[in-house]
Amino acid sequence: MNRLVVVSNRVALPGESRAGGLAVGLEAALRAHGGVWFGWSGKVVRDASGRLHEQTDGDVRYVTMDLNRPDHDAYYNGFANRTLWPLLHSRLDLVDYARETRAGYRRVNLLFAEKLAPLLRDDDLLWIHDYHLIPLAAMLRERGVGCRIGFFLHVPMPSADLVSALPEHGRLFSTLYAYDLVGFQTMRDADRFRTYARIFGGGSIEPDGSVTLPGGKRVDVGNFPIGIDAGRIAAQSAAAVGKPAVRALRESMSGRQLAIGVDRLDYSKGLPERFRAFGRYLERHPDERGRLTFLQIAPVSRGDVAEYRHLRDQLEGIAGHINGTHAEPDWTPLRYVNRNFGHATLTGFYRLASLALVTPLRDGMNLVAKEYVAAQNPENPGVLVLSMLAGAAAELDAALLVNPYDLDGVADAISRAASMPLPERRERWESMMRPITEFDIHAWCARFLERLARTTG
Ligand SMILES: O=P(O)(O)OC[C@H]1O[C@H](O[C@H]2O[C@H](CO)[C@@H](O)[C@H](O)[C@H]2O)[C@H](O)[C@@H](O)[C@@H]1O
Ligand SMILES: O=c1ccn([C@@H]2O[C@H](COP(=O)(O)OP(=O)(O)O)[C@@H](O)[C@H]2O)c(=O)[nH]1
Repeated sequence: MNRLVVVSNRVALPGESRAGGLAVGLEAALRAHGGVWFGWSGKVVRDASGRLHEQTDGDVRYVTMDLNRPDHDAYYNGFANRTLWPLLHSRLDLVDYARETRAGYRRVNLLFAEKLAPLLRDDDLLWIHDYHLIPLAAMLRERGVGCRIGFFLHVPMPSADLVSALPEHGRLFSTLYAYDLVGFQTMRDADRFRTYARIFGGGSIEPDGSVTLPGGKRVDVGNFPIGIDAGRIAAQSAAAVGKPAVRALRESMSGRQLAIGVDRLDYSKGLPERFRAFGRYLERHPDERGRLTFLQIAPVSRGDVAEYRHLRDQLEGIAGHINGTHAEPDWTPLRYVNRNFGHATLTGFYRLASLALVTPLRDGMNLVAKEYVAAQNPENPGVLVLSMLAGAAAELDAALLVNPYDLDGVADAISRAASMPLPERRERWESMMRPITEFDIHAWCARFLERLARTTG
């Protein structure tokens, strides 16, 4: 078996618990497969970037690299999260483009290439993840790296028109052609990439979906929806009922139904719209007042980026307004918690909740949607209210699908979910569990790597 080398900005080091689907997914994949995980150490240091750290846990060797403040600011807080993230989530209004941060992004990618190249062998399968590291394969090829290299984009691939708003987009996105396989979350993302490569790269789309570039280079393209460790989550959630935090939450409900939301504090997750939709639910369904409490868990994310700080202020205002308008002396309709919870505890929270609100404005996949379903009690499952604009909607069409911009629609879906009869809840749950079980995290990893191993380059 070829050695697997995974590269991502975010690495889940042993014992670390932090919100974010990429780290959760790759941690499960590497635990099962073994291999090397290379990425940023999570440390911002005073001296020069590039110091490496190594540790081993079971079959996984972790090699991580420190970044200093200027590099981290330009690469992560700057070009990755203030330029590419909003662009890829169709938020042109938030794109902040600066040549300086673009140069920092390139500089850090070059450093990744320089440190990684000597660790690689020709028979490795190298799997690079996400928008932070788009040019890495091209830089490794320049250093003579000959192994197969795949790329997976965890976030949406927008239309060619939208991508073309990025100055010199071709210089960045054409580096994707250096990969042997480029993978996306959904078929629509993969199609938009093919169209981009046709319009701006002059590529032709082959019957098998791969793209042949004018020089003859062939790039395999596919959709590989990321999954979860469904079996583990089901077992964790059943066991979590005894955890003190889960028991305390249940007792605090005083017999009321629980609606739950779990998201990084990110503008792509549609939290202001969701809070307002919950307020709208309270207004449109006055007979249901006091029946349901909404718990939103939203750990702070990318807190050095201005747009994220602004979002936090905005949400505090909306949450205060909703509670000020609707609370009773013995009932707070909206509980808003800016804390990160461990995965096992979260699964217990999911299981207590009669419904989950997963209403991003745009999301590559959204693992919380899948985790919520997998954590349910099969005898009495809750209902998933899911945005049609999340990648997960392509597989979970038995959820109550909503448009997150339609506040009345989300409000009515909350009411419908809260009173859905058991037979309908079970039917929907069983239907969602089929893809969640079949295409779990192990299947995701196996499908991508088998396809990468078959590429001819
Ligand atoms: O690493 P951070 O900056 O703290 O952000 C956390 C991760 O957010 C994004 O996750 C995406 O990947 C998930 C798994 O495929 C997917 O379900 C979700 O829709 C995406 O938003 C980001 O793409 C990762 O790189 C970050 O690590
Ligand atoms: O307090 C929290 C909040 C979230 N998560 C996890 O973070 C991931 C979020 O992934 P998702 O794909 O939903 O969105 P992303 O944050 O990657 O955009 C999920 O596995 C959550 O269980 C967590 O471990 N603790």
